[in-house]
Amino acid sequence: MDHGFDVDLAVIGSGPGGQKAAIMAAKLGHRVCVIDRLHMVGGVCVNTGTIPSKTLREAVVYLTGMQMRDLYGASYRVKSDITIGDLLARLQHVIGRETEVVRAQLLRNHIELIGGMAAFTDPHTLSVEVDGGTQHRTVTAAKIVIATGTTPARPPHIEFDGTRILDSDQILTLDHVPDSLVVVGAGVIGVEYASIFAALGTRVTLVEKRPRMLEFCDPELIESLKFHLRDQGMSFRFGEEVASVASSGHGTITTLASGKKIAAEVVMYSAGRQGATARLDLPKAGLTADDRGRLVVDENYRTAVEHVYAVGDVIGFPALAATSMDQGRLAASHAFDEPANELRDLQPIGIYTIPELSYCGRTEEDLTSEAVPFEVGISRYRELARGQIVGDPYGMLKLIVHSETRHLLGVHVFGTSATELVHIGQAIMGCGGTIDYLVDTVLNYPTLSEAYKVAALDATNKMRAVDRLTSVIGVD
Ligand SMILES: Cc1cc2nc3c(=O)[nH]c(=O)nc-3n(C[C@H](O)[C@H](O)[C@H](O)COP(=O)(O)OP(=O)(O)OC[C@H]3O[C@@H](n4cnc5c(N)ncnc54)[C@H](O)[C@@H]3O)c2cc1C
Ligand SMILES: NC(=O)c1ccc[n+]([C@@H]2O[C@H](COP(=O)([O-])OP(=O)(O)OC[C@H]3O[C@@H](n4cnc5c(N)ncnc54)[C@H](O)[C@@H]3O)[C@@H](O)[C@H]2O)c1
Repeated sequence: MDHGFDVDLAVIGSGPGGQKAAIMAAKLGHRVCVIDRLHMVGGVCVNTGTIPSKTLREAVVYLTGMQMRDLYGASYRVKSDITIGDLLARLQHVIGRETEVVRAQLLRNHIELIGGMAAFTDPHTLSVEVDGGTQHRTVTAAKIVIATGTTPARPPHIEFDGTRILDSDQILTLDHVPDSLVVVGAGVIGVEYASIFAALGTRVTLVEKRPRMLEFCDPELIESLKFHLRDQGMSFRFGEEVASVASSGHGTITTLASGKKIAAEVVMYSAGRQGATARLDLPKAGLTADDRGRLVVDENYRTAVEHVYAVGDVIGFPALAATSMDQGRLAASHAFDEPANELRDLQPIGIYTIPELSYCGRTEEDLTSEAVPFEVGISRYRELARGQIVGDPYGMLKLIVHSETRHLLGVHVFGTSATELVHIGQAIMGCGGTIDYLVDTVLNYPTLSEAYKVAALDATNKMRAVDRLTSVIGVD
């Protein structure tokens, strides 16, 4: 590498994308630094996003005892009066441990962690406002990876006060569990937090301007989710936009464009996120961001400036921790001429609502619009021995199978362990497998994985019935 620079690679941001870019470059023998504020080591992922929300969910599922109510009755609780302290204790423990893991991984790969916020002063030079803001440090780098992630989008006409009107980062600073909550925006963040608070007994109203929530998911699974959320007292306002939110010490009033008013103790905005590029002084590097703060990259995660890469949420869709990690690894591989394969198209989506859902591959709607003939096989957890044992009578797994080639085209799971189970279907699809693999394979019993076998047999039975009648009736 060019030894005229302080480091071979400077990474801005220590979230999943930045970490893996840095480690890949270090493994290739390069001098690397990662720049982030020290209280944000691990990124949005560890500190305000994925890990806190998933830990909160786990704490709520455990403490409410809700997953055991099918077995022990509707009044079953592990703890009757759940306080924010009960929830935060677990949150702080997990965040602390995860931060240590990230720091240790950077250290053992000899990556320097510089605490502060970076901005470009020229295309190869970063000025770091060292934590606290009194000192600046300059770092020159041959290559730079921007992995600065996102911050919650805040509509300018809404007065966020951090106690009554919050964004989805601030929800983690609540000092008590609210009696009532309006969630604005039914994207993944909104629906996950709405379901967590509903499980805690908060009366939640979910407002979404689109006619449906989570439109990219299988509608049957979303119907099941909505049924459960309604059962926990949640109200939905779809096709409605928020016009204003007013608050006082007594509570909030959310006024919708349709004229309806909703009273609630707290309002949480989860109406999208904005690329964190405003503080980077991008023009000094010869770069510009779009109107949502995001950067455009090519297939190798390279920006318009040849030695500057961008990965993770700052480049937009799919904006997931798992994809961000691989993007980081691939960007560093490209930057240092290490051969690497592109990511496969088959990526799973996991939505950690209570209950959770997950899918991989095609949906019935997609295939119908493309006139691809398919059959569906369904397994319901209530008919699986493991479903009874874990007390999940509502879970289901749906397989979508090509009716002619018998290839598995999609897998959709709702209920306990959906986000884990989906990977079996992903592996079969990734290897170009057919439904016959599942029919001919013995799976452990009693397990939830058995759902694959049951759903495969269901699809096979339906396809056989069609074949038989087709030949009897003489249909082409
Ligand atoms: C509430 C919530 C729940 C989520 N749940 C999931 C989930 O269940 N599964 C999933 O896959 N994904 C989930 N995500 C998305 C996931 O967190 C992101 O995809 C992932 O964190 C993006 O990683 P990243 O590398 O882009 O960096 P980020 O994790 O976004 O971190 C970026 C870092 O860059 C730093 N930074 C910004 N500007 C500068 C600067 N100028 N100088 C130095 N440092 C800077 C920030 O301080 C931050 O630490 C969730 C997100 C949120 C908000
Ligand atoms: N489990 C996971 O994988 C997971 C979990 C959380 C977040 N994430 C990631 O974080 C990203 C951001 O999530 P998000 O939910 O904030 O954003 P989003 O953009 O997906 O959803 C925002 C929603 O708010 C709605 N909305 C916007 N303005 C509104 C208004 N004024 N009134 C009513 N509705 C309004 C939009 O129509 C949209 O449906 C996602 O793209 C996702 O990749 C992933």
